[in-house]
Amino acid sequence: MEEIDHLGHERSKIEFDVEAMKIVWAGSQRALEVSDRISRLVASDPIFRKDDRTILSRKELFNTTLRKSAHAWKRIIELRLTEEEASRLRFYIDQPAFMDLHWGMFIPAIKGQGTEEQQKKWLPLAYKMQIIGCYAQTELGHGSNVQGLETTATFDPKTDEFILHSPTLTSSKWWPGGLGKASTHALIYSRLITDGQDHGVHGFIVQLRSLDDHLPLPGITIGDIGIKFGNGAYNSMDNGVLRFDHVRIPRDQMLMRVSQVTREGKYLQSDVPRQLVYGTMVYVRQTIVSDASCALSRAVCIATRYSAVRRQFGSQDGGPETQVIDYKTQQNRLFPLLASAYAYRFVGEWLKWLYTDVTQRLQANDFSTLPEAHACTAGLKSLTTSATADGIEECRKLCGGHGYLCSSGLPELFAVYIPACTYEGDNIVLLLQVSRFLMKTVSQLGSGIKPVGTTAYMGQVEHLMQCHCDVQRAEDWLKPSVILAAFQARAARMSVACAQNLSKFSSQEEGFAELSADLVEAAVAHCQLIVVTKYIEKLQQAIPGKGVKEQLAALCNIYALSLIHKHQGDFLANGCITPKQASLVNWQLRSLYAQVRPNVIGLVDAFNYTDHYLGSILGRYDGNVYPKLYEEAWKDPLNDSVVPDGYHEFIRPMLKQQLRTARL
Ligand SMILES: CCCCCCCC/C=C\CCCCC/C=C/C(=O)SCCNC(=O)CCNC(=O)[C@H](O)C(C)(C)COP(=O)(O)OP(=O)(O)OC[C@H]1O[C@@H](n2cnc3c(N)ncnc32)[C@H](O)[C@@H]1OP(=O)(O)O
Ligand SMILES: Cc1cc2nc3c(=O)[nH]c(=O)nc-3n(C[C@H](O)[C@H](O)[C@H](O)COP(=O)(O)OP(=O)(O)OC[C@H]3O[C@@H](n4cnc5c(N)ncnc54)[C@H](O)[C@@H]3O)c2cc1C
Repeated sequence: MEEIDHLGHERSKIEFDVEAMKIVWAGSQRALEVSDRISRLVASDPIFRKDDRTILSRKELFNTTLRKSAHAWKRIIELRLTEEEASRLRFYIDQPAFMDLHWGMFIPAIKGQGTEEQQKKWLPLAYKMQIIGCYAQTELGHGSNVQGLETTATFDPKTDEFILHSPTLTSSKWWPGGLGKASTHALIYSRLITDGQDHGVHGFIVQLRSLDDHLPLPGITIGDIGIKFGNGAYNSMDNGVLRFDHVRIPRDQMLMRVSQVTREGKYLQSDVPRQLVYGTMVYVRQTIVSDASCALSRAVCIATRYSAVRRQFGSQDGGPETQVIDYKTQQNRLFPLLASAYAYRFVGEWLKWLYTDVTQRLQANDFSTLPEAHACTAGLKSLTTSATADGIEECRKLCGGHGYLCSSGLPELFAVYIPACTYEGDNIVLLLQVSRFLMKTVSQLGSGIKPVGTTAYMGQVEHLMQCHCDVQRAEDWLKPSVILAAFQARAARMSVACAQNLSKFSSQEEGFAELSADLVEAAVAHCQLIVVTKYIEKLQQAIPGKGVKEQLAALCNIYALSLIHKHQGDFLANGCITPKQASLVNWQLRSLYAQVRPNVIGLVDAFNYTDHYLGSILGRYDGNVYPKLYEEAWKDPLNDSVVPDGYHEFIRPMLKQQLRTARL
C-alpha cells in the first residue's frame, strides 16, 4: 500500500534547506552520516525493539537490557565499529543500561585519575569488556556532600593493602547504576586513612563479583535498590546497594594521579589540585548538556508534528478545523522549547570544546581554567536539565489527552529524563557552586584581576550597572548587541546585588546560607547569558544552506526574547529594561513565531530522528496518527480477551448484588 505523508502539506511550505540544517544539528557532514547509518541499523534490528517496554515486568525489562547490551557488543565487534559509532549505537538503542556507566564514568574516571601504569593495566580490560565497571560514589546518607562520605579505605602497611569497610548503615553505597546486578568492578569513592589519619575522599578500583560465576566476593553484600519512577524508563538500570565488610585490595588499586600512598604508608599529594578527584563529574556534566538537547528536541519533535496533525475548533462552512499549531498560545508554549533545543545543542558543542581545552591544559599542568570549567559544566548542566524536564512535561500537555498515553512516548521520556535534575549533582547544589564562583569574581573586581572567559563581561561592571537599554521599536530587539547588553546587565546587577548583600553579614558562610535563593537566581541569570552568548557566536560563523542561518537566527531571537519575557521581573526590577520595552518583547516574539511557523516541521525533521528512536505514535514522521493509535490500543494485554479475566470473580457477583438490592 502506498504510504501517505500526512505532513506533506507542511513539508511543501518549508523555506529552508532541511538537509543542510541536519548537518548543523549533527555537528558535521560526517557526524550526520554516522548518526543516520547507526540509527537505521538499530531501527531495523528486532532485538532493539522497545514498543513493549512499558508493559514488561521489572525482571523482563532488565533481561532485555542484558540481551540488548550483549547484542550491541556483538554488533560492535562484528562491524568493527569505532568508539564514536559504538557510542551512537548505545544512544539509539535508547535504553538506560549498565553499559552507560561502564563507558561513561568508569573508563573516564580511570583515564582522568589513574596513573599511566594504572591506565595500562585496567583500560584494555575495560575496553574489551572483560570487566564491567560502575561509578560508586553516592551513599545512603550522603550524595551531594561528597566530603561527608563514610566508607573507609584504611592502609595496612603489613600486607600492602587497603581495607574497604562500610562502618554504618548510612555508609552503604546507594544508587550507582550498573552496581546492582551487572558490574564486576566499581570505582569506589571512600575516605583514605593512613596511620590513623583521614585524608578525605579518594577513588579505588575494587572487584565486586567473581569473573567465573558472578557471585559477590567475600565481605561484599550487593543488590538492586528497587523500582524507580515510571513504567519502563530508568527501571532498565540496576541501580545498586553495596556494603563492605573489611574487604582487602592491593595498594596499587587506589587511583594515584592526584595523590599517592607509598609502600611505607606515606601519603603524598602531587601538584595536581585535589578537585581533580571530582574530574569525572565535570566530564559527565558536560555530556549531559548535549543530552538535554537530545531529550528536549525529541519531545519537541513529537509535540510539533502532532500539533500540525491535530485539529480543534474553527471549522468554516464544513471545512477542516484549525490545526492546533496555529493557535498563538500553542506557539507561545512550543516555539521557545524548539528554540531551546537548538540553543542547548550549540552551548553543548561549545562546552565540549571547553572541556577538551581544559583537559589539554591539565595534561600540561596548567590548572588555571579548572574553576571556570567546573562553574560552566555545573551551571549549564543545571540550567539545561531543569528546563528540559519542564519542557518534556509541557510537550505532553501540548499533545492534550493523547500525550498521556504511553504510546505517545512522552510519559516514558519524562520518567527517564527527570533524574537528570538530580544525578551528577542536584541542580540547586550545582547552581550554588556557580554563585560561589560569581561572588569570587565580583570580589576580585577591584583587585586588578581581570575577569576572563564567561565572566569577562564583569570587567565592564561599572558600565553594566548604569547602562540603559535603547530599544524603541519591537524590531530593535532583533539586534544581537541589544540582547547581549540586556542579559549582561541583568546578570551583572544580580551578582553585584548579592555581593553587596553578602557583605552585610558577619560571616560569608552565614550570608551564603541566608541569601542562597537570591544566589541561585543570579547563577541562573549568568548561565542564561552564556547560552545566549554562545548561540550568537554560533551565528557569526559561516553556515551554508538556503535559509538555514535565517531560521537559526529567528530561533536564537525566540530563545533570548522568551527568556526576557519569562524573567521580566529580573530585568525590570534591576532597571535593565522599561515596562514599555518589556511589552515590545512580546510584539517581536509574535512576529518571530509567524516567521518560523511555516518551517517548524522542517526544523524538527532536521533532528533526523527515526520513528524507532522517537518511539511515539504522535510524533510519527508520516503524521499518520489516528489509525496507528487505534491499532495500538488493541495490542494492550487487557484487550487479549473481550471479557476481562476477573469478570466471574468480581464484576458478575457485584452486578448480581446490585440487582438484588434494586429489587428490595
Ligand atoms: C527512553 C529511554 C531514554 C534512554 C536515555 C538514556 C539516558 C541515560 C543517560 C545518561 C546516563 C546518566 C547516568 C547518570 C549517572 C549518574 C551518576 C552520578 O550521579 S555520580 C555522583 C554524582 N555526585 C555528585 O555530583 C555530587 C555533587 N556534589 C559535588 O560535586 C561536591 O561535593 C560539591 C557540591 C561541589 C561540594 O564539594 P566540596 O564540599 O568539596 O566543595 P566546596 O567546599 O564547595 O568546594 C571546594 C572547592 O572545589 C571546587 N570544586 C568543587 N567541585 C569541583 C569540580 N568538580 N571540579 C573542580 N573544582 C571543583 C569548588 O569550586 C571550590 O573551589 P574554591 O571556591 O575553593 O576555589
Ligand atoms: C537515577 C539516578 C542515578 C544515579 N546514578 C549514580 C551513580 O551511578 N553513581 C553514584 O555515585 N551516584 C548516582 N546517583 C546519585 C546522585 O548522584 C545523587 O542522588 C545526587 O548527587 C544528589 O544527592 P542526594 O541524593 O544526596 O540529594 P540531597 O543532597 O540529599 O538533596 C536533597 C535536597 O536537599 C537540597 N540540598 C542539599 N544540599 C543543599 C545545600 N547545600 N543547599 C541547599 N539545598 C541543598 C537539594 O537541593 C535537594 O532538594 C544517581 C541518582 C539517581 C537519581
